[in-house]
Amino acid sequence: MLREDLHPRTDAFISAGIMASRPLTLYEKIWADHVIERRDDGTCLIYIDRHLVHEVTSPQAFAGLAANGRRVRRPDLTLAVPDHNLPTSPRVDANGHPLPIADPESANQLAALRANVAAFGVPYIDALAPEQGIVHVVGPEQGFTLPGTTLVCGDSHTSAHGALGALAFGIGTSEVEHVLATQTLLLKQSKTMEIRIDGTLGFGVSAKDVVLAIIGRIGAAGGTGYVVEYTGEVIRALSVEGRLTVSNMSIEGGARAGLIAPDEMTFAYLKGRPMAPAGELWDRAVAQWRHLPSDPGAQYDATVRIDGSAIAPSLTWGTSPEDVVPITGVVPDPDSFADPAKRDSARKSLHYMGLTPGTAMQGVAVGHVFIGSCTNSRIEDLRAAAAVASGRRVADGVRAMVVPGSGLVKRQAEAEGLDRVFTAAGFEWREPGCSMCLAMNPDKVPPGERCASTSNRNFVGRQGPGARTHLLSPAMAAAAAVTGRLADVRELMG
Ligand SMILES: CC(C)[C@H](C(=O)O)[C@@H](O)C(=O)O
Ligand code: SF4
Repeated sequence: MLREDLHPRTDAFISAGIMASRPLTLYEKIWADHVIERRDDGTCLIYIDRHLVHEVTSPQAFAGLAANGRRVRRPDLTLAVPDHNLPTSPRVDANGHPLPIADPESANQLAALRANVAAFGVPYIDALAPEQGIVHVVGPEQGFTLPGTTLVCGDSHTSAHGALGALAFGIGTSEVEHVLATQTLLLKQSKTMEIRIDGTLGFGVSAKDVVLAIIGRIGAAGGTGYVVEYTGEVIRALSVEGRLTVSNMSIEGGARAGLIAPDEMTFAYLKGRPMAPAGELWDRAVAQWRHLPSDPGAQYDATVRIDGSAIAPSLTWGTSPEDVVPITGVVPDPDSFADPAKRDSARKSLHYMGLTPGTAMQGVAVGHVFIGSCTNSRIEDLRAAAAVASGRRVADGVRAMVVPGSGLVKRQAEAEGLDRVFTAAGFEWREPGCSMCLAMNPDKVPPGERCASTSNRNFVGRQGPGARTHLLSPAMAAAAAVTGRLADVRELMG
């Protein structure tokens, strides 16, 4: 299913790279390859290679097309899948008949997506298809996401796909309509930031801890105006799945997109995926992708360096993803922040979170554990959580759920026996979807209750009105489930 228009233009950036008067970054190469027209004010018309669509941000966009009598310009470059509103309870009854969706608003959104893809001829992965899953898990898994492409979705965590070397970012509903109609977007070029993480990760430290450490360091607005490129030994050593976790949360650090240069690991991950190029086209694609990494000496507008060896298993204490402490840390004193606005927001956060300054993070009791979301619901995440859950029991009074990111992840996990590890330990094993990452489906954290969550946002009300969220890694979430408290996974496993 290689898109024929992709490769001729990919040749263009190779010549741009060779003929450029200066070394180029990965971002500059992809950008240069996709500019159709540049206006005097610097605004560019950019070609979009890939468009992912889900039920939340697409209904108005399709309605706009219908109202103007327009069609989808390139259905073959578009892929739709429901994820946010889908319940994660069983989807068919004992006879295999689809079960109705109780919430009328969710049922409407899902029905609208089905009707729209049918009316506009857009490729669609149905709720009952084995490949259904969270849009940001499905894209890479299907090989829809490819290095050197521009990829958009009406969803902020589209940044995830940057892990494969795609320039991927979230867009609003009006832009969704624009891309559906024209396969282009109007954009200004971003500044570039290199986030370099060297060293080696310690025992019990995962990609999630890396990205939490990054956001803790640069702040939730630190990447505003930038496209980030993650580099360094730690990033190179991460699996593609770990890289997806890091790029996923770029937007939580304010960045438009978060790229990682494709390498042999990327190519091995993509080879043989259903929508990736095959045969001779595969060889040509890889030959071109090898030109994508930033040239030696390429200049970034900003550089941040982090010592990966110093990163501990980490988690959030507040209501912004920048509120990060190591698990060995304590709840900070709002007065310790120099910025008056941060002091104020920290006070409000602690009130909402029901925490007092100076309390050790380790030992804070949790009632809920959520292992899932587009940040941490791939097979390696489930393996890491299962390694902790194995032979242990979910603590009394804790509700713990595992929600695979896609049907394929679910099946793979079941083939490896992970589902049995989880259910034997007392975890719920659910159907794929966004689930408890955000309260748009029946999976919610009740008001005032505390949840250890592998998702990416700890905003007020994110997991349900009044819900208190601590973001952490899958291994740390499993450690919280079996101890009933925020716990240092290194002590449990060491
Ligand atoms: C519903 C959707 C538009 C939203 C997003 O843009 O990210 C959601 O996926 C989220 O994670 O908050
Ligand atoms: S899993 Fe969460 S962050 Fe990811 S797309 Fe769904 S709601 Fe957004």
